[in-house]
Amino acid sequence: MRYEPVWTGAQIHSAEAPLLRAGEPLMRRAAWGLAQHVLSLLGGQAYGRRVVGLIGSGNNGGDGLWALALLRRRGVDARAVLVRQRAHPEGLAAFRAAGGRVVQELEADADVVIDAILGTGFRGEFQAPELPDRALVVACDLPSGVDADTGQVRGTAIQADHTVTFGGLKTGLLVGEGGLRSGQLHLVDIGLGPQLPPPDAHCVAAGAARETMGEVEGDREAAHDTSRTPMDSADLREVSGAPVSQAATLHMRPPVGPGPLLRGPAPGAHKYSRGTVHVVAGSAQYPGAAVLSVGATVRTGVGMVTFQTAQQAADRVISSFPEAVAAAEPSRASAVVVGPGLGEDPAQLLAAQQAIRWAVQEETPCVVDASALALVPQLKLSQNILLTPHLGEMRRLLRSCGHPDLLELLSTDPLQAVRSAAERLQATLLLKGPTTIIASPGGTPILHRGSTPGLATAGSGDVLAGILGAVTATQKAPIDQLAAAAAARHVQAARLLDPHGTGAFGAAQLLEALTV
Ligand SMILES: NC(=O)C1=CN([C@@H]2O[C@H](COP(=O)(O)OP(=O)(O)OC[C@H]3O[C@@H](n4cnc5c(N)ncnc54)[C@H](O)[C@@H]3O)[C@@H](O)[C@H]2O)[C@@H](O)CC1
Ligand SMILES: Nc1ncnc2c1ncn2[C@@H]1O[C@H](COP(=O)(O)OP(=O)(O)O)[C@@H](O)[C@H]1O
Ligand SMILES: [K+]
Repeated sequence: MRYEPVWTGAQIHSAEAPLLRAGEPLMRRAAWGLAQHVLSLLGGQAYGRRVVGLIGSGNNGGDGLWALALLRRRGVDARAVLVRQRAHPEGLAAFRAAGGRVVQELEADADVVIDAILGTGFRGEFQAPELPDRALVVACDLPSGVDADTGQVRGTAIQADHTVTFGGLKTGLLVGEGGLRSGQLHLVDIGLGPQLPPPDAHCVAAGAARETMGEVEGDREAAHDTSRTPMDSADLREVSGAPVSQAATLHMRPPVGPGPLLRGPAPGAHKYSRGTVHVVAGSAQYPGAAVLSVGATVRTGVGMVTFQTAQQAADRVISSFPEAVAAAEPSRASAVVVGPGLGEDPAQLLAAQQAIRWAVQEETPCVVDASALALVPQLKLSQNILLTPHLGEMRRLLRSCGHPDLLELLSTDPLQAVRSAAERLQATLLLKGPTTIIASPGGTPILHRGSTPGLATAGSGDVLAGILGAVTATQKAPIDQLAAAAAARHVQAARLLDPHGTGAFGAAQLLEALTV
């Protein structure tokens, strides 16, 4: 599993400043990267294809204009709609000199629309224009109307199919509404390297624990493989008049250290050395939750699973997973999972409470999910306690734990809200949703954008809880990284099951996909 660093727009902006003062041609590097990606989205058939840029008044518009100038040189029918009175003067001159046409309106027959209205300089509110249905929408740096620091959309924002972003991934491309607006992400390294501060967050870059699916496409290979490169530095020199060498155009950053890889059992393993997970799940009302969370733990792979459930659910667990063992307490557990499907069953809630206390005392990883989250205000927590709310549960948790001041932040800046909540609760948090946000007290948060909305189905959180239990019981790494690896495993199962994203599956099928 690979992590990509993520910065706020403000951090990227500050990193650019000294390089710009030193005369580094950052904008032209950005434009070159954008033009490259547009060309590859056109499938190499550039000649005569229509690419229209929506151009704003700032440097984002400047990037768009330089990119259009480069595309024009490649035979693209490049047009620009200047949506403000002002446009970046040098960019506009380069675009005109390359033979680009300024038009008044966005035509319906564009093949690609480049959204270069607003980037990291977006302030206040924005109303996004309507875009033609058939065009592929490529956002320059970030979709206009998305706040680069937080992902917040004030007003409306452009819905991009792809975003080509410069210098580093921005938080706003991954969290909140920005995470839903940005489409497929492409990162162009413009050489900010040493200027960049410690990141705001890390993002799980490869989609899965087994490295099968890419989430963020970097430009590293393209830079080393010039045969794949449809443009070269001569293009850039031609439109900019400045000698910018290929090497200078794409600076490579060393990859961020790897996250944990999920290791299989050691050759000399025995069932106790592999790890035991104790699951407190299910009730008469929700027997299926016990089956799903126990099943996910078994299928992810552990030495033994013990479980506590309501009498009415126990037979179902055993008939589906005969290897699981009923037990009245965690005793030898190397991880504990509490909460799925407990409902309001008082005996189960009491068992959950005792199991959490045991885990705090024994410093054992403990996943606290669903109805068990209501127990949190009465408990002393620790970093090895992993709280896994969805958004509604997160709101309730903040209220019940006396942090209603974080509720508004949760909607405007979810990453900051989760980070603060982890700090205040002194526990690790995993907020579920389209982008999973994981934060430990004092740590750098980890983001995982699953792009698998089919997971929004009853019981899929129970499956995640079981995976989390098995991963924390069997692997050695900080708990936030293990939580990210488990979330990636969950998403990977969904992708294997549903490669076309139809959403036509239920939580029980995820269990089958876990062993593939
Ligand atoms: N600093 C640089 O030289 C570099 C910047 N880059 C690009 O520049 C962008 C940032 O450029 P800027 O700082 O000029 O900012 P933007 O181009 O994102 O936007 C600023 C302009 O939009 C206007 N504006 C802001 N909010 C608005 C709103 N709500 N409604 C209407 N107009 C609004 C501002 O008045 C200003 O004219 C980045 O996103 C990136 O695309 C890249 O070229 C790399 C180098
Ligand atoms: N739109 C979405 N895109 C991707 N993943 C999602 C989306 N909505 C929910 N998920 C994931 O689906 C799971 C749902 O968990 P949860 O809400 O606890 O369901 P349940 O309680 O029914 O089991 C979580 O892992 C969450 O991250
Ligand atoms: K933009």
